[in-house]
Amino acid sequence: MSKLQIQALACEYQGKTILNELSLDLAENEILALLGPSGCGKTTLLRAIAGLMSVSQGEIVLDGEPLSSPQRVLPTEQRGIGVIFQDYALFPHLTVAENIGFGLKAWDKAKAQARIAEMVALVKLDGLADRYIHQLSGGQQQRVAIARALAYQPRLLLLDEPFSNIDSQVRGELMAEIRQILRSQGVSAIFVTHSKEEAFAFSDRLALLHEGKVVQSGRAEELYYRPASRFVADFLGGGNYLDATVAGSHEVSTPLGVITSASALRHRPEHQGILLLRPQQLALEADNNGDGVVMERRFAGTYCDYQVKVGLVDLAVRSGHIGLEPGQRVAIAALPHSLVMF
Ligand SMILES: Nc1ncnc2c1ncn2[C@@H]1O[C@H](COP(=O)(O)OP(=O)(O)OP(=O)(O)O)[C@@H](O)[C@H]1O
Repeated sequence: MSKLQIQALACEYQGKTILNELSLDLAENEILALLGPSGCGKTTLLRAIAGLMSVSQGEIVLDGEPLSSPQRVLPTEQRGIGVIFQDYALFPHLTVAENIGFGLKAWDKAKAQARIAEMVALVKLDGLADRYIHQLSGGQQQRVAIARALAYQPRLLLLDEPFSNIDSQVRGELMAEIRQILRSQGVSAIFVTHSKEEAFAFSDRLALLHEGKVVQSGRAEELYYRPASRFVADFLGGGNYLDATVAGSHEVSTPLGVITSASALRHRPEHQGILLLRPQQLALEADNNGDGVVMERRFAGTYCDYQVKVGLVDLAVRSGHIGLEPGQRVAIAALPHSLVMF
């Protein structure tokens, strides 16, 4: 059974449909990224799950228990869901320990103190329990927010853009550490981001939203290498799009010549469409008789990003051959892979 099931959900603001027939599942102990452009409805979905927003159609079910439907909305405080907002919403007049213990007021005092100490150690804030929030760095405040949300053992954790206020230098490290904390506590979580890098680094699975619907969900690799639409392909990273005609079960005719797919194509022969080639799916070789010319080169450490012109077509190519200079003629070929065509 899924941990969380969302079925054909619709939500509105003042009569305007924001979420529309949205369906999504979350497995036990899974971390899911809700990814999508600004305004697509990510925060609205999080608010609906938390019970901060009514639903006009569909259903939200957690651990088999209906939380929201047009007929019934279980109050937020009865859902057992922890929410971490973008600004962490910590209490400035309380210390770290008091913030973490905020949701434990009904607990036995000694038990609550022990739990607070456990959480302080878990998020590595030892020695800072008596500090006030403004005496902490952004990353430390984030840790307090995580500790406060986890202290009362929520059934589900929701995080809204949790890393957007964190300095990019420490963001990667903090993401890895918080992911490890959620894993160690067996927490199921949904986090909102508009950054694919964050989604790739922090989640087990992604759901990409567009105009209030999930357009594709799955592992990062699936969305990246088998995008269901051009919108998904573009959102997850740049690529080259070539006019193409299906020439056989595995062959596509393109301005670069015939390219062979590692698996059978979904389209029938003669179908005309657009072929996606990611920059790293193309290979370059210096060749004075080659069809391509290097126009630009950007060094990036272990690889170079090149702009290559082949006839009238401009291609972005990421190559481990870092020594090619502008003006160099090159041979260009698609590396063997399963082709994606729209
Ligand atoms: N309180 C509100 N009243 C009316 N419309 C709202 C309200 N909050 C959000 N909206 C609208 O709902 C849509 C979805 O907003 P939402 O905040 O869910 O998007 P988002 O995907 O989280 O965007 P972002 O990445 O910019 O935070 C937007 O068109 C927004 O203008």
